[in-house]
Amino acid sequence: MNIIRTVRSVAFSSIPNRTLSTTRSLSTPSAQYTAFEVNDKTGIATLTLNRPPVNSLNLELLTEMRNCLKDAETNKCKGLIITSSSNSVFTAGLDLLEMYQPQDERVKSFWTALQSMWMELYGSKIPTAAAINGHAPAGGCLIATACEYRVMLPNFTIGLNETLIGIVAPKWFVSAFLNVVPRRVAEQAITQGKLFTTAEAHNVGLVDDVVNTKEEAIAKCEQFIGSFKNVNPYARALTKQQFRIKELQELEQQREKDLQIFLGLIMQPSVQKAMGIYLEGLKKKSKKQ
Ligand SMILES: CCCCC/C=C\C/C=C\C=C\CC(=O)SCCNC(=O)CCNC(=O)[C@H](O)C(C)(C)COP(=O)(O)OP(=O)(O)OC[C@H]1O[C@@H](n2cnc3c(N)ncnc32)[C@H](O)[C@@H]1OP(=O)(O)O
Repeated sequence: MNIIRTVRSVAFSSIPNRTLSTTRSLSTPSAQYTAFEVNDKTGIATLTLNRPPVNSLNLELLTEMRNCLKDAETNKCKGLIITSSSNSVFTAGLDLLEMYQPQDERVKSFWTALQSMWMELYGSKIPTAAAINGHAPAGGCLIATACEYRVMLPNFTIGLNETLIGIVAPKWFVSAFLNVVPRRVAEQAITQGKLFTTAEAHNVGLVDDVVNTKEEAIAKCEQFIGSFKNVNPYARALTKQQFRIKELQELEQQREKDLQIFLGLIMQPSVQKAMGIYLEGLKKKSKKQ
């Protein structure tokens, strides 16, 4: 891949207890919806989702996320932090427009890219952390739970709300959720399509910490990644794999079947109708604001 390296100085003087540092921006020429930077001092990469207004995950954004993750691993970064450029939305989840009245080839590529992105993030060798600085419904929650650590800002929401849209959270969405939330809480929440407030999410273990600002969230993620500094990275990666291999193998072996189930479900007229009504509701709400 053709990686452009630029060196960009970032003054951290406004942030207490931090020495001046630099970040390298590694970005592919086509990067449109993401910013990817590596802190030269800590070796930690930050992937910022930047697809206004709500970072909904379309095929291009998913592809860019995959490229960033690959860059972080190839460049032997100490870890990866995922965050958002928005002040109110981490990501609104999958781009509903990819699934509403979709084109056959595009929707297949879209779902396949989502599967790949999830497997690469969930199974990543390097430590991963989510600085959730906004709402994280559905696919947003999927990205957060694929990471090893989550910190969230107050008064936002997170969860798997698919049933409220008339769709079903696939098994692999649920499996990562079950890593952090007790089974009974998960079953009730996901069948109800519940979105947890930050405080509720913290209470059930869906997020590990709550802080007030994005800077604090990034610092918490850095702290988490830094906690592995005395751990052999190879031993760490293999140990992580032992915890995650079952879900990864399950999806890898069922990829085609998972795609067909997805297509079968979203192409049902009743599901298309429900999605259309949901989208309309979002648009009406957006116009009122
Ligand atoms: C056993 C069988 C298993 C089979 C499995 C098969 C299928 C599973 C299929 C799919 C799984 C999908 C998972 C998903 O991720 S679906 C997406 C779910 N996301 C949501 O429900 C979030 C919807 N959005 C919101 O609630 C709000 O937008 C949000 C709280 C995030 C932000 O609010 P805010 O007030 O800031 O912004 P809005 O005014 O609401 O929105 C602005 C603008 O953006 C549009 N939009 C919002 N979300 C989406 C989206 N997810 N996709 C596309 N577009 C979105 C919204 O319509 C507004 O547009 P416009 O009016 O400005 O044009």
